[in-house]
Amino acid sequence: MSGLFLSFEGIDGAGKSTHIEALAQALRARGRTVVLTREPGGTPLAEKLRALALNDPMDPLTEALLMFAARRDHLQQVIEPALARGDVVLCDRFTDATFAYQGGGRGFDLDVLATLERWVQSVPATPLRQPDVTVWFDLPAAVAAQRLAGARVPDRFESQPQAFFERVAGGYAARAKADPGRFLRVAADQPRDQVWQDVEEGLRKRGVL
Ligand SMILES: Nc1ncnc2c1ncn2[C@@H]1O[C@H](COP(=O)(O)OP(=O)(O)OP(=O)(O)O)[C@@H](O)[C@H]1O
Ligand SMILES: Cc1cn([C@H]2C[C@H](O)[C@@H](COP(=O)(O)O)O2)c(=O)[nH]c1=O
Repeated sequence: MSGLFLSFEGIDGAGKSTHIEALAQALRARGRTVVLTREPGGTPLAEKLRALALNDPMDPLTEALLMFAARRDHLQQVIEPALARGDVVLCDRFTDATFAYQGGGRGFDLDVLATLERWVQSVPATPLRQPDVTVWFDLPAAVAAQRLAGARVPDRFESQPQAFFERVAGGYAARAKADPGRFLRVAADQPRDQVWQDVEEGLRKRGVL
């Protein structure tokens, strides 16, 4: 079986975590070996970089570089070996998050991000590793804010104002528009069961389930 790389995207509180585990179970029931992972993170080094990026004050270039440094280690140590074995990789966020948060949210230069993307995602198997499918949980920032209100101690991103998340959502919309074949948009402002049905149906149409 050939490897499959799925990423999950959306603003904080969009509902990714709620559905990733169910999808992992559905894939395992079909005989696939599943690697569940996340960004930033997924390796001991990348988890250290995650803790810095989510908690320590820094300028936008430092933040973008940390995201890509963590991604490079994650690709080398976890994602590429898993895909080479024929596993399914379910990754909670990948590079679209960098374009949405650092590009859309912080206003960082998209051309610089595109250059870093090419450098970091060039691996022996392919000149530009991208997910095969990106499930994008599209949720209005105001709804996400209500869902997360008081839920946990907010990190550097979660404590941003609603306007920041509106720009992040715009960043995701731009990425989806640029690569519509890869993106599976799911309207996340629906009851959980309906969101799950839409995820299942979309992935069935793409031959993943
Ligand atoms: N369809 C839904 N309707 C109402 N609440 C939901 C729905 N889906 C998830 N939630 C709730 O919203 C909150 C955020 O969901 P979840 O943790 O899955 O989001 P997330 O995208 O993984 O967020 P983050 O990126 O910040 O970790 C949780 O309390 C969850 O129970
Ligand atoms: C990969 C990536 C992530 N972020 C931000 C987005 C979230 O606020 C946090 C991760 O937290 P989560 O609860 O695991 O979703 O990091 C980012 O700004 N840029 C990125 O490339």
